Amino acid sequence: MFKLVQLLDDGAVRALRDIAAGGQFVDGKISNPHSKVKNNLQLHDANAYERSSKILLEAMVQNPDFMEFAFPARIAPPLMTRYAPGMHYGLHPDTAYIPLPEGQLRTDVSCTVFLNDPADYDGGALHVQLGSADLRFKEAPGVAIIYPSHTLHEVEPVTRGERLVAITFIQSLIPDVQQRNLIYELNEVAALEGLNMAPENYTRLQAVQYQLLRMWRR
Ligand SMILES: O=C(O)CCC(=O)C(=O)O
Ligand SMILES: [Fe+2]
Repeated sequence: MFKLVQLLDDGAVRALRDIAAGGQFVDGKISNPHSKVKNNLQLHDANAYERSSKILLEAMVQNPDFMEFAFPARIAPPLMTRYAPGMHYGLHPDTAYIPLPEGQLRTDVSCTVFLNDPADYDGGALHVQLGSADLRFKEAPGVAIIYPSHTLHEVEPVTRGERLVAITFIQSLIPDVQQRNLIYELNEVAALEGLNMAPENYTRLQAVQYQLLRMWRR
């Protein structure tokens, strides 16, 4: 359901912070004009957006943890956002489809990549509701949290310093979260234990893995 991934090395984090420092940020309502809950800033600078989203996208497609957990069919270009003191993003589910030049992307999986040090700001955790449980993520620079887009989540108000993250949305080859997680778990166990199993049992396990993919992969 939820996965933390070490996505970026220090060099990539530095490069993204430099791009953010030199880029123009505008009111995040530019992409959600009717939102009553969004109160942040987002990068609005074509060149900076292109350079930063390329660094982030490359890191995502080269990261086995990310790929094996999210099964991306498409990844929206990641966007850097910033929260100054007083800013927050109130409780919401992510919209089901977002427009992209190549056509609409269905949001199955959402992702936040933390870019600055959690010690540099107070507040600003990503809070995700899971039934009556509450999960809070405020991670080290370069770490990404991947979570289902339908969950209700918010960015808690920043009360000191600045929160700098990149966000993106993923259309998954396995849209259903339960099916996606079952295949992920099965693949993990097969990868970790397959060579310890009797070969004929591993063959049977592979048959199940392949058939579930045929049934559930879109
Ligand atoms: O900044 C975050 O961690 C999440 C932002 C968010 O929920 C969104 O952009 O939809
Ligand atoms: Fe969101």
